[in-house]
Parts: sequence; C-alpha cells; structure tokens
Amino acid sequence: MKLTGVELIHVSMPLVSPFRTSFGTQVTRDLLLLRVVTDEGEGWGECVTMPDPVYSSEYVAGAADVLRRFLIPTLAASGPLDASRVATVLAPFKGHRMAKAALEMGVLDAELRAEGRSFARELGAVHDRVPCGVSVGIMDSIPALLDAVGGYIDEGYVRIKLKIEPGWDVAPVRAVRERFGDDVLLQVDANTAYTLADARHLARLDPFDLLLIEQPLEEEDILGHASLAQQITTPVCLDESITSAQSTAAAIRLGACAVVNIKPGRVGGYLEARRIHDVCVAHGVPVWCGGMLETGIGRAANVALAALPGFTMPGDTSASDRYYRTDITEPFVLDAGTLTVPTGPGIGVLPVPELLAEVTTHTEWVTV
Ligand SMILES: CSCC[C@@H](NC(=O)CCC(=O)O)C(=O)O
Ligand SMILES: [Mg+2]
Repeated sequence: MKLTGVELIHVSMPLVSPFRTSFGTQVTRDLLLLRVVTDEGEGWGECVTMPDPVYSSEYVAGAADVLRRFLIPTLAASGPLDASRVATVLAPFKGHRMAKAALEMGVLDAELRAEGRSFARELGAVHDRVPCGVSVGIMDSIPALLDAVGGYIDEGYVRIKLKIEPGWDVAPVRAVRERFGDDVLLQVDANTAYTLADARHLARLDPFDLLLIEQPLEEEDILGHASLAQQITTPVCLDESITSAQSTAAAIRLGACAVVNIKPGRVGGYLEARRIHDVCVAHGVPVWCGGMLETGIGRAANVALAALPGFTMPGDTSASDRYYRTDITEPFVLDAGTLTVPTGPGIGVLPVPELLAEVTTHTEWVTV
C-alpha cells in the first residue's frame, strides 16, 4: 500500500450543552480529521487534540503543523505503508502522540478496509457490544447536576463519572449518592486539579464507595499519586499520566494507579492502546476506554477497543447524542446501556458527506 496524500479536515461541532471540566468549559468541539488516501483506498483518523494545550501539551494547530511538516512526509518517504510500522517510522519525532495516533489510525483503517477486516477483529475484541458510562461536567448548581445525572440514568448509562475540582467535589458526590443511592456505579475525574496537600480532603470521598478517582494530581506526579494512594481508600485511576505501555508499567509498579483510563489518542494510537491493555491485564489492573468527545469516527474505533477482554469497567464511550445533536457519521445510539461494536471493514463507519461538510471549517491537502 502506498500513501498518495492526506486531507486535514478541520471541524467545529456544537455541543448540545456546555461541558465544564477543571481546565475550562467547551461549547464546541474543534478537532482535526484525517482522510488518508492510498493506492488501495482511503482510511479515516481522528486527532483528539483540543484547540488549546489545556488537557495536554498538544493542540489542533500544532498537530496540523507537525503532521504537515514532519509526520506525513516522513511516513510517505518510508516505503510501503504498514500500520504496524507507523509508530517506529515516526519515533524520531518526540511527543505529538495525538497527531501520530490520528495518522496511524487512518493508515490502519485504510489497510483493514482494503483487507475487509474490522478494527474489532484486528485489536482482539471479544464482545459484540460494550457497556457505556457517561461523563458529567461541573455544573452551576447541585440541582442542575442531579437533573443531568437523573437524565443519563434514565437513558440507561451504567456508570456515572462526575468532573470535580476544588470547591466542587464532596458536595456533588454526596448529593448524587443521597438522590440515586449506593448502587449507582459512580466515579470522579479531577483532570489534575489537586495536589498531594489535598490528600486529607480527598479522603473525604472515601465513604461514598466510588469506583475510582481519576487523575487527581498533575500528569508528571507519579510518585505523588503513589503517596496519595496510601492515604485514601478510593482506587486511584490515571488518565493524563498514561502516555505509553512503558509509562503504564512504571506507574503500576510504583503503586500510582489501581485502574487505568486508556485513550488511544493520548498514547499514540490504537496499537499502543492495545499494548497498554496487555500490560494492565498482565498486572491484574482493570482498564476502561476514555473519551475525548470524539465524533463517530473516533467513537467507532473506541467502541472496538472497549470490547477487548481487559476492559472490564464501563468507559466514556457514550452515545453520539451525549455531545452532538447530529454526528458526522450514523449516530451511535445507546441500547440497554450498551453500544454495538462496528463489524464492517476498518472502523466500520464513514462520515456522511453532507453532514461532514456542514461542520467543516477548512481543509488542507498534504501532498506527498
Ligand atoms: C476533550 S477533554 C475531555 C477529557 C476528559 N474526557 C471525558 O470526561 C469524557 C469525554 C467523552 O465522553 O468523550 C477526561 O479527562 O477523561
Ligand atoms: Mg480524565
């Protein structure tokens, strides 16, 4: 398979409601799609960078630049395309995992479509549907939060994740427990908003029987998470800190995490995501699939990943309408709290051209 070129497609999708985390509020999802064109067909990749470097160091314009100037030309010059070699070919360029992940995903999708194999089959999926959790942003009030949580429970989501930050943590968790009871699967995500000095405060979440507390401390603070894990009973889960199979093994061995949130974009792609899954399974650490408000393109691939055997906890693989009134693919619709794993070749979905056109702000063709 030979790379002919890549189209960088900038999209801006309005969210059905503002999504507030400890690092800001999103009202639209501005992201980059890649249409990878080869001599044997096309593949699609989704770059999950934020417009600003506030979740991680990557951001949309930076990803487009590194793809345009370094990643795409280098891959094109490396000989016949082979998705399993993309990470090696791009390794000389440091970081930029989300940009690399999008390119690898597009190559893998093109390869699998040409061979008639699905992502699920390629990655080793063992389920044909996956249970879905939902991420609930920081709200203006406790009543507003309870309305949102009640709505998602009524829709059938099997796990609730609450975004927290200093000043919005114990009270919302207590209110959800008091309103919806102890049986609701409940977890929280701090997006690095706390420090080790908050350990005693975070221990106040222990009585609420949370599944986990996600990324309470900053990305680099592995030892801090290990120390925090000794001071609270809520299991610590890492997200931003998990960037590769290597860093996962180190975090587990240092006692920094009892659970891992795997996001293919954050770790450099679906093949590295599978390696992280394998490391976690080997260490008896449960994993779940995180989300970056993906369109149906990335959502399709995430659902396939979430069907691997080690994904034993519901992920942030919500239905399309959690974030979008209209997705750019056929929507993913919740069915009894689950999403069906796509079975078609590659990621199994395609953008609907007119829907993609509606949200496309600009495109750029990178010739090779
Ligand atoms: C776009 S930034 C969102 C990052 C956040 N993701 C979610 O909360 C889930 C989002 C989703 O459902 O896709 C996380 O840190 O886990
Ligand atoms: Mg997170």
